Formats: sequence, C-alpha cells, structure tokens
Amino acid sequence: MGVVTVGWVLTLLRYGLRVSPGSTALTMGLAVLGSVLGMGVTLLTGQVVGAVPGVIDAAPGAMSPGAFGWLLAALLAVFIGQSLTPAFHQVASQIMDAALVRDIGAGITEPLLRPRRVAHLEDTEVLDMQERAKGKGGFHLAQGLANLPWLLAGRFTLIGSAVIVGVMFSWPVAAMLVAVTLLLEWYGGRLIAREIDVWWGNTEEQRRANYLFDLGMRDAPKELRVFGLHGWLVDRYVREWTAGFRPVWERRRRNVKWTALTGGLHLAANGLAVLLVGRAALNGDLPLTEVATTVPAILSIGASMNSYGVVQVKRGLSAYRAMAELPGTIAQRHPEPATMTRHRVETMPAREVRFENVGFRYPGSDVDVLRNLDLTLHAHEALALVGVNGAGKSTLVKLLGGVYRPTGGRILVDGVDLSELDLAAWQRRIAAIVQDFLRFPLSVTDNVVFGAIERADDEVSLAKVARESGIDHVVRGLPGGWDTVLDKTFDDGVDLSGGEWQRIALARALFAVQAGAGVLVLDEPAAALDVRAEAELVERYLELTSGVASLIISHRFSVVRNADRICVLADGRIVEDGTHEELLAADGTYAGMFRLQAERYVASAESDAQDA
Ligand SMILES: Nc1ncnc2c1ncn2[C@@H]1O[C@H](COP(=O)(O)OP(=O)(O)OP(=O)(O)O)[C@@H](O)[C@H]1O
Repeated sequence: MGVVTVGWVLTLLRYGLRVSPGSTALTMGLAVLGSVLGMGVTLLTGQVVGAVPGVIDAAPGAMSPGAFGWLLAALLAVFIGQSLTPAFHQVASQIMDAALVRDIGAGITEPLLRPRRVAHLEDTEVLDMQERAKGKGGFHLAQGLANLPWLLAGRFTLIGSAVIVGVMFSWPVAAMLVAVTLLLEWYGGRLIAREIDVWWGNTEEQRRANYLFDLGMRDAPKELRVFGLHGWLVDRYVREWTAGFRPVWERRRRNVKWTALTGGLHLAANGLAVLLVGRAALNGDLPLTEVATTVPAILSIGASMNSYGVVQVKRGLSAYRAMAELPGTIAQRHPEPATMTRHRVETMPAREVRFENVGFRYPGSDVDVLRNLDLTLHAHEALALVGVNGAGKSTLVKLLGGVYRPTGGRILVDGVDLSELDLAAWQRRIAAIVQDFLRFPLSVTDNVVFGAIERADDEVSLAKVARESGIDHVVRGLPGGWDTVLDKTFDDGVDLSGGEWQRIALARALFAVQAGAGVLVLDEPAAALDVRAEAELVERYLELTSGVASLIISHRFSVVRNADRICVLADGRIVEDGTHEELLAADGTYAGMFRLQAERYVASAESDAQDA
C-alpha cells in the first residue's frame, strides 16, 4: 500500500464502518467498482480496436459483424456503468460525511465536557490533542475517510493496469511503472505535507488574523465603528495574514523545482513505456489489440498517482488517533476522584459549607490567589462577600462549585470533604449567576429552565421565578412571548439589554432553587441593572434567598448591606466578618469602602440638586 500501510487503511475503515456501515461500505465499494469498470473499458477498447481491421476486411477467422456489435454493446454498457458510479458514490459519500462529522463532533466534545472540573481545559497537552483531533486546516478525520475510497480505487487501478501491461507487453516495464509511481507519490506527499506543516506551524499569526476577522464580523462591530477602527482592523488583518503566509510562499517556491522534477520524471517514465510499446508495434512484435490495451493501461498507472490523497488519509488517521486517545489522556492527567456514594448530596448542605485553611493558585501560575482562607457559609444564611477587583471572589465561587480543587486546605460540606462527594450531584445543588453567565441563542423558556432541565415542564415554578426576577414584564413585550428566540440573527429573534439578560440569568438561578438547589450564588447580580431594578432586587433579596445558603458578591453596598453577614476578602484571606452595622462600627476596610461609595452618591446627589 506504499506509504499508507494496510493497517492504517483498516483502522480508518473499521471506524467508518462502525459509525455509518452502509454508506461507508457503499462509498468504498463504488469507488473500487469504478476502478474495475475503468479497467474493463481499457480491455474492451483494446478488443474493439484489435477486431476492427478483421471485421472491415471480412478476413477468414475474423470476428463476425454480429459478434463485433455485441462487443461494442458490452463496451458501451461497461462505459455507462463506469460513468454512473461517481453519481451514486457522491450520494453515499455525503451520507457518510454527515454521519462522520456528527460522530467526530461528539467524540471530541464529550470527553472535554464530561469532567466536572476544568483544569484539563487549561492543559496545553490536552488542548494540543484536541486541536489534532479536530484536524488542522481541513485535514480532519472525515476528510481522510472521504479520500480513502479514491486511494483504494487508485491502488486497484495501479495493480490491475500493471497486470495488463505485464501480461500483454512486459513485466519489467510494468514493475518499473509501479515503482516510479509509488516513489514519486511518496515524495510528492512529503512535499505537500511540509508545505502544510509550514502553514499550520504559523499558529501565532494565523490565530491573530482569525481573531481579527471574528472581531470585525461578529464580536465587536459596534465598538469598531464607534472608535473608527475599521481601517486599522483591515490593515492589521492583512498584515497578520501576509506574515502567516510568507513562509508558505517560501516553501512553495522551493517546492516548485522539486514538483517540476518529479512531474518530469513521471512523464519520462510513462513516455518511455509508451515508446517501447510503439517500437514493439512497429517491429511487428505486438499485435494491435495489445497495443490498444497497453497504452491506456500505462496512462492509467500514471493517473493513479495521488500524493494529496495519501497526505489526507495519513492526516485523517492522525486525527483519529488523537480523538481516540483524548478521553484516556484527560482521565490519566486529570483523574476525577472516586465518589463516596454513602453521602446523601441531595440534602446538602444541611448545616454548613466550611472553607478550612484554603489556599489556591491557578494551574500554571505561581501566584497564590487564596491563602489560609477560613470561611463558613451556614445553611439558610445570606452571606455577602466583598473585596477589590482581583481579590479572588469569583475564584472562591469556582472552588465552592468544585470546578477547581484547593491547592491547600479543604472545603467541608456538613463535615465531609468536598472531594469525596459526587461532584456532579454537588454541582446540581448549586444555583449560580456568574459574571460571564451564558446567553443561549434559544427561547426565553429554554434560557430559564436550563437551571434545572429535569423540571423543564414545571410551569408553576416558571411563572413564579418570572415574577421574582422581573422577567414577566420583559416576556410580555416580546413578539413570541416565552418562545421568542433571544438572538437577532434568527427569524423573529430579539436582542435583550444587559439588564434584561441579567434578569434572565437571575430567573435561571431561581428556577434551580425552586427545583431544590441548596446553595444560591449571585456574582454581581446587579451590575447591569438600573437603579430601580437594583432597588427591587435589594428589596426582594432576603426573600429570594430564604431557605437556601446564599453567597452574594457585589461591589454595590446597597445590595451587600442587606445580607445576614458580610465578609471582606483581601490578601487571599477573610479579613473582616460581621453584619453591616458591626463592620461599620469596627471602622476597618469595609467601613472605608462603604463610606467612599456613600460619599460619591451623596456628592452626585448634591450636585444634581444644585443643577436643578
Ligand atoms: N483562569 C485563570 N488563570 C490564572 N489566573 C486567573 C484565572 N482566573 C482568574 N485569575 C486571577 O485570579 C485573581 C482573582 O481573580 P477573581 O476573578 O477571582 O477576582 P474577583 O475578586 O472576582 O475580581 P472582580 O471583582 O474584578 O470580579 C486575579 O488576579 C485573576 O487575574
């Protein structure tokens, strides 16, 4: 099988047959059938041409006109068959491709999504394997399998045509043609592969160019216009793209002479074989039938060379290997702890969640975000966490959700180490609005019930959380009500404002609480709300959070001051802990931050009054 081994072909074939047995078998079978019929055309054409003089002269022992007619009909039938196979092949190939793309998508995303923690998503080895599994630059697994039938058909043509040349003319010439074709195919494959590697090795410039493209097309069209940056963006994009492509051009320039040389050699080998056939014919050593069969067979051997297909199949196989190794690599490098089924996570926390001497630094970082942190969140308590930007508040939430493990100390839920709990079950106990909450381009209903998808049909809870979060007014104003898709790129879809989205996120978290979640986390729930909406939220806050342990993170003291208890996070630890009144009386960090904000409000209120 030349540079692509039989083992590789079987590996890819087995995968294709497992995912889409019918279409894979049909795709491969039809390509090979096309090759066999092509050789049939070669053989029959030779017979027809060889028979013509005898039929015209009506020579004794020559083919009768009737038999000649049948021979022509057979040639026509085989030719029609050969011409029809590509159409059927294309249909089967499209079905196979659709099934493969679906399976590959699931095969790559599933192992990445399955772990309850996220450290593997920051592991360069895992990310690199994921990139290889996805396939670089279109050289992916589905592409490899789509090219495999043509490579197989090419091999059939190569072997069959070589046998024709060997039997009818000369075995040494047949062997020479096979050797030259395979050698040049291998070398051509190397040239193509090197070019691709240079291109896809330039990931830095390429990534930047792609980022700029997305920025202009999707991510920031409004800001770009406001700041008049479109000219800058286009220039920068062209510059990055050109920088990324320069090494490819250099490689391509160097490749040109080798490609020309291999092309010339290929031509010379085929030309030599045709010349030898011609000389034998002129010497009277080779009858017309043999000449008319051998020449197209020689040309078919030449045409069967498929360097690009070889590269595609090899890259497809390496993508397959990366995909197959991905789950094992993730499991080995980021093992999920064995869960203790004896703990009834469904009712936790019955008493408290306690951070005990917790330390944390992000993977690959040498900075401690949290250090010797002690904090207890009691069940049914509303606890507010304050601290300056970057103090580690959101990090603490990630540890609470078990998304990361503490690098020091431990987190106890009702006295049980969090690492011993069924993490998936614990995460279902937590309802959260995080700062970068998800905005699904789906209906309002979907955006809310995703808080507890198993209760998606619970319309009573849906109506309740709609009232509590204030989205009932928003929904009434939407063209399709609850079914309106929250994305303008869809028919009848709409865009919501930042504050309206925040209410949707709040409704999602409250829906999860309705479904029984035991911990409510609100990370900056009021950041995008106007003053009135914020006041409403504050008014309802204790009501919304009653019955669950709630952790609220906010820079707005109007929200924070209502909490049962307030903790100040600084230098990676809790430095103050008490009620609003206690902390003001203590006159520490909290009191300073509160006064600063209060003074600003008073000052702006006074200047408003003066203006009026
Ligand atoms: N994935 C990460 N890898 C490395 N460092 C991170 C990561 N996420 C956050 N950090 C760092 O951890 C520190 C704490 O970040 P965190 O988001 O927890 O702060 P915060 O108190 O929530 O801030 P803010 O009030 O601005 O939301 C910051 O210095 C931040 O740069």
